[in-house]
Amino acid sequence: MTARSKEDLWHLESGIDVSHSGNQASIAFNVARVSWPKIVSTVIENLNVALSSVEQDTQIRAEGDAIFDELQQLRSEIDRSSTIPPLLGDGGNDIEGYNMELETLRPVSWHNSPWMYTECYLFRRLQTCFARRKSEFWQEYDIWAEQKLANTKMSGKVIFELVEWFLALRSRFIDPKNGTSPLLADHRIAIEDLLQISLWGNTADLLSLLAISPEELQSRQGFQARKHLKNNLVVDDTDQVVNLLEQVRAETHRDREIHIVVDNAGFELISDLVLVAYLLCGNFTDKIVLHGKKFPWYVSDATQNDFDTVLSSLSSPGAVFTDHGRLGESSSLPTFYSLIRSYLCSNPPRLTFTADPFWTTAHPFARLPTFAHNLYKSLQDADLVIFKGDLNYRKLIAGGRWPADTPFEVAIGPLKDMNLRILTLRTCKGDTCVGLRKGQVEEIDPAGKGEWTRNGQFGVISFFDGKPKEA
Ligand SMILES: O=P(O)(O)OC[C@@]1(O)O[C@H](CO)[C@@H](O)[C@@H]1O
Repeated sequence: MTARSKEDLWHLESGIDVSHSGNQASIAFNVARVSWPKIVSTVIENLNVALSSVEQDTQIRAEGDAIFDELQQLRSEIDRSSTIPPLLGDGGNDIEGYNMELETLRPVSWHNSPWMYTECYLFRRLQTCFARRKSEFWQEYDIWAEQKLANTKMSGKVIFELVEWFLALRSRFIDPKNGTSPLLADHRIAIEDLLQISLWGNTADLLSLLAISPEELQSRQGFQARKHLKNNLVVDDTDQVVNLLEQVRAETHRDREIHIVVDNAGFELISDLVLVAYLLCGNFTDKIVLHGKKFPWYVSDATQNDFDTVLSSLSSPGAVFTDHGRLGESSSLPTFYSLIRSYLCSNPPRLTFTADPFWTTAHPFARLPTFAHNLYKSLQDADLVIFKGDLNYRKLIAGGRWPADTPFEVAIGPLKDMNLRILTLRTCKGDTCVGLRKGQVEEIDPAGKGEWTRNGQFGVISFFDGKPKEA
């Protein structure tokens, strides 16, 4: 990694401004002053709840108290906007990369630093507070597990609605024995719906909505909401994606693989699993690899434990969706679970869940070859890599504040030449959105308020094919 000068602080390798917490015009300005303190306070509250059931005078208790002190210290650092200190080692190989980059950015403070780096640092720092303890109890502790489970429970009705819809779709379009479908046009319609379901499933991440009522959550996730949101797609490359999938579907003579870099647990993960199930049972690919996070990240990002929790909520809905009456007795969710399980347990597995440490670094994705060579190779071997959510999108475009009419392939910089096929399904919750027509921003936002890139109401389905075309 090349060292950057102080003057380059707001710039990237590409020379474009990045979202920055010292810049009042950036969403990061408020995120740093409002959201980050709130996140740490929530962690402190959750820790207090956990500590209330831990016995006094035990090692776990003493370590819990030490975590508490470190979190208070972190909270006060953010409030006072102190200089950001290097991360303490917790055995993770990624710590060096974080500290190396901090060195090149120095001196930076919480309220005056690049958004992407500092927010990732914050979540990595929280993890060090737990992972540095001797006891497995804290090393493995997920401070947001309860919130993630509560979110899944609240989403029971829409999860049920979605799975029922999928099962009906499957019986209509796909012969489960040979994956055939009558018409290409049928797949087009189905894939369009599935991409949008997976896309808008991202609207309600827990970080944006630290407290939300069940009614509000369901209104954001339900079918009516999605129909309305369909008009809010500002970039829509669905046709190119469908064409690619149809092409890959025909290439049964070779091993085909699709990778999905998933985002949030709960409803969003189930909306991704519906897409997964369709692609596998429709024989669009032989295998799907889901990439989750190695440790709790951005409040609601999916870890292996969250994946397992989602599977158990499908297999035993009665135990999870207790507030939804008859829903718990429905056989749809267990039917869907059996289908997913059959892909996980087939030999070789057609579906896997993995968590590479690269996804919890602060690196823009163009640094994949330098920092995660094997992962990079595996993504190159895939027919398509789908990136879910806002942070993944920001990492694709390196956190740059690109003008909206910048072509996606320009904003992804060096990723353009890395032999990757990239699809991003993102609801806009940042400063920037690229790939729009000239004049389109004025149509979306006539008053020029700029909220449309931030409020999660607009989304993109952006595709870039970086694989060489066959002659
Ligand atoms: O990657 P996701 O889950 O879509 O969204 C995460 C995120 O973009 O949402 C927050 C609210 O704006 C940001 O602080 C944060 O980076």
